[in-house]
Amino acid sequence: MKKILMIATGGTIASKGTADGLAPELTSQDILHYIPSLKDICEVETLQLCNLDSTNISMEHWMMMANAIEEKYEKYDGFVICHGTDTMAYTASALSYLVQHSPKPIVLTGSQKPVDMEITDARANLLDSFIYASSDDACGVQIVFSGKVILGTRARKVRTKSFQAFTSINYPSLAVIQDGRKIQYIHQVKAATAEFYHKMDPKVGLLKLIPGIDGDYLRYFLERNDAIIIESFGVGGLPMGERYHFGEAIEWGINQGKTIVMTTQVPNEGSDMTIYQVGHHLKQYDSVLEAYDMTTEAVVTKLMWILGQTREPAGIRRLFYTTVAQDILYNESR
Ligand SMILES: NC(=O)C[C@H](N)C(=O)O
Repeated sequence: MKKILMIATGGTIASKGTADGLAPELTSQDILHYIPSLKDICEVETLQLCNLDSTNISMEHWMMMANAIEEKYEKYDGFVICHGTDTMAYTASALSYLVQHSPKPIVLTGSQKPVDMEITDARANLLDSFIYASSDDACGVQIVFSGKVILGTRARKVRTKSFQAFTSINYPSLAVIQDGRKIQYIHQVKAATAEFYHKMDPKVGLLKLIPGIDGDYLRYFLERNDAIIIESFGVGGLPMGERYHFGEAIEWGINQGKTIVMTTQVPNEGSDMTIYQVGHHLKQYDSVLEAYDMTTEAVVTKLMWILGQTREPAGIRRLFYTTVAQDILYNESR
């Protein structure tokens, strides 16, 4: 029987009703009481890392999760992390960069309703997660939620309330779990050993464009960060012309050694800055990168990881366009 470590961090799955609304109060052991049939699937030990609504999760918690996995890596066959859904896609992406090529599965799950409610998705999500984490061909970081197994770098929360909360962006689901049976669509190649990283840079910002916005916003963001991601419109571009003065802000940022990444606020199919004049002119700058088919969650956490490793523009560019955990498959070199 496989030995799995359940790492509890909070979220709705661990929440109880309080006078001020739902708050995580149940421990990992409390949660396990609700799934007695787990004993037929695998052997489970637990680690309570924190008990937070995932709105309160930040880089320090990603480091804690990665460090806990590294410390316990030899002792267990896989890991199931219980986490709030709100920032789960960020955590799944962050762990995909902090723990690369893991031959053992790292599964994130949670729920839209607390585990102690009569009608809840928590128990099914937990059982599915342990089934997946115990399967022989599972490896790397993924979210298991509402019967779908979604690669960590491709996950996005798309529903605030209903059970089908997550989707896979620009990449198929790895597997589905139906009535306790796993159907694997994509077989990942297992590496021999995991590679752990211990440094990230939190000074990464995200600017979402709205019609009429001007370059002062970009300048303000650039002054306060080492890297800025601009979520532009459609396949990508920046408002052009005197009154917007985005060009000045971009050149100021580049001269200050900042990294700028263009992406899109459209969820599917990604960016391609070469298509329109509003984007094409940005291709002249080596320090302006493009997210292509990556999720914004993956871009944010990949930049944090990259800037923890290097400050050298050519190195940043090379790492950004290097595919990690299938995060970017469409780019200019292909
Ligand atoms: N469904 C959930 O888990 C939402 C909760 N606010 C959290 O992210 O912790």
